[in-house]
Amino acid sequence: MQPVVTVQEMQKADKAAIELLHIGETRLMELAGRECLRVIKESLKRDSFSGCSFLLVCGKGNNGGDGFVLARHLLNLEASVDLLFLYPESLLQGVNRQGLTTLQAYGEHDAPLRIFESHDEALPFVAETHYNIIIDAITGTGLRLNKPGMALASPLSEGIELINTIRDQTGALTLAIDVPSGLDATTGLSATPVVMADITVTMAYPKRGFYLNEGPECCGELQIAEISIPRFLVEPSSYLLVDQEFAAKQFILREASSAKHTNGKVLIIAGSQTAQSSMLGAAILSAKAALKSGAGYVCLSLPISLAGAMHTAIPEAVIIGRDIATITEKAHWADTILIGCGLGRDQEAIELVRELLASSIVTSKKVILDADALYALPVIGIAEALGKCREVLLTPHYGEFSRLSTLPIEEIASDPIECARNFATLHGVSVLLKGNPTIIAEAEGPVLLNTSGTEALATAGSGDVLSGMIAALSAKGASLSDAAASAAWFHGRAGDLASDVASLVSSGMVVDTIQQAIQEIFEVSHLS
Ligand SMILES: NC(=O)C1=CN([C@@H]2O[C@H](COP(=O)(O)OP(=O)(O)OC[C@H]3O[C@@H](n4cnc5c(N)ncnc54)[C@H](O)[C@@H]3O)[C@@H](O)[C@H]2O)[C@@H](O)CC1
Ligand SMILES: [K+]
Repeated sequence: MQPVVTVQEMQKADKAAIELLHIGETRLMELAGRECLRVIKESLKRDSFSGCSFLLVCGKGNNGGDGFVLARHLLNLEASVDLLFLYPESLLQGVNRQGLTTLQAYGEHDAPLRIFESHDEALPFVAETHYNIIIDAITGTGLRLNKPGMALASPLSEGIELINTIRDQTGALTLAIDVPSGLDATTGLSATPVVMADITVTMAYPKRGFYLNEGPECCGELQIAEISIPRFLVEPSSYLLVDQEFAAKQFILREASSAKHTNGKVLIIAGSQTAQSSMLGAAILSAKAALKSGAGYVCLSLPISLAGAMHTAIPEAVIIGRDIATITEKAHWADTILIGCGLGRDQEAIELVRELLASSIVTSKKVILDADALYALPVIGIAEALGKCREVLLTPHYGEFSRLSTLPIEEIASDPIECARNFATLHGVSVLLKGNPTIIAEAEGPVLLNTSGTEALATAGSGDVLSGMIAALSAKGASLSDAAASAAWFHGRAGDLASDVASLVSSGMVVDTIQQAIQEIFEVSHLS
């Protein structure tokens, strides 16, 4: 899994690469520029840029220094380059000073290069030039914002606005070096204005802020530049990105000599019926998802009057009723117990959750609490309800998490990573906080971020499918949090496979593509 870093962690790694590994700042910057060139070549599908024009807007820090290096490489490949340096030259130091001096020397050799020393000087020339790509090298990890939407002063604001205006007016591809200028790379909060990039070529490791707040919208497509900063310099990682390889490792294959009871036994306590309504669908979706994810045996506790309908929907599932003695007997047998999908919120449902979590037979197993079981927790008292659990995972969306944590939804949305981590640490539980990204946090250790999937998953029953998948993978042997991260990845992928049009996807369609999403791991050679 790829590490995701804060600005502080990245700066520490940069410093260590320079001071401890003696890699040298000039070399790092050279690699940064070369990697941007690689991405540009791939984007334009050409190795030479004769006839192409580029506009680079550079700041006074090392991000601008990366821009100077890139400008040189573009010139070497016969591009025409306009470079706007937003500050007085006297502010440049060290490698950045050298970078500009080299470019100025190119200018003396009739290279197709125009260097502008202010926004006003550049404007008339820029207005009459067609650019293939605009390059944003104004600010990178050095930008600090004191508050969301903080107004940037001139010349930063002028440079950023110029880039956005040309992009809007001409549709020119905008490539941000390392971080879109105006974005805080740790928090994902943006300044006013902020660059809206089509591609962000980020150095060494993706930054935490790319996944939070305005980060995803500003970055566009993310490309990682390999600049020779070894992984051990950012370890232990605070955050890791879930990928297909990790997801695949949590999918444990059946042994040739295995039997149904050795291949993951899932007990699902879900679904409800009152005089006014029925919540059978949630139970059907979670049970189907568990079976499609390879569980050997699925047993469902339901109001027994719903058994007939359930048998028709899922012949493979065993159905038991709602009395606590029958449930605890089955709990003995289960590897993982999932409680909550469509369970209802009346007093009876809350009492059932209380009784289940008071049973040492239940709490000695892997327990997943979803939907209405999460609703019951604050009523019971979170510490009392969870205190006996050996291994428990909570799978809230922001609304459910707000109720559990008593944090406002806006606060959760602005930093779901820290909110989930703090809650997991405080209560000694694992949390899968649904969103984009989905966050998986344990009491200790790195927080996992899952970015697979799209708005295809924003549909009723999606959470029921995910919890059924987690139940299956954990019952087959993965830890609850690893199963959660893996299931989240496969769930996202199943959503992608369900339709080319995300807006048309329903949860039943996602259930039907789970097997395809998992099957893909056997088609990728490095995973097998
Ligand atoms: N340190 C290294 O060894 C490497 C750094 N690299 C590049 O260097 C960048 C980081 O360079 P720097 O640390 O010089 O910073 P930046 O180049 O990101 O520059 C930030 C500039 O904005 C100013 N600034 C910060 N907050 C501001 C605010 N609120 N309002 C107005 N101005 C503000 C700072 O004074 C600084 O001049 C990375 O993003 C990356 O592009 C790469 O070349 C790879 C190696
Ligand atoms: K930038």
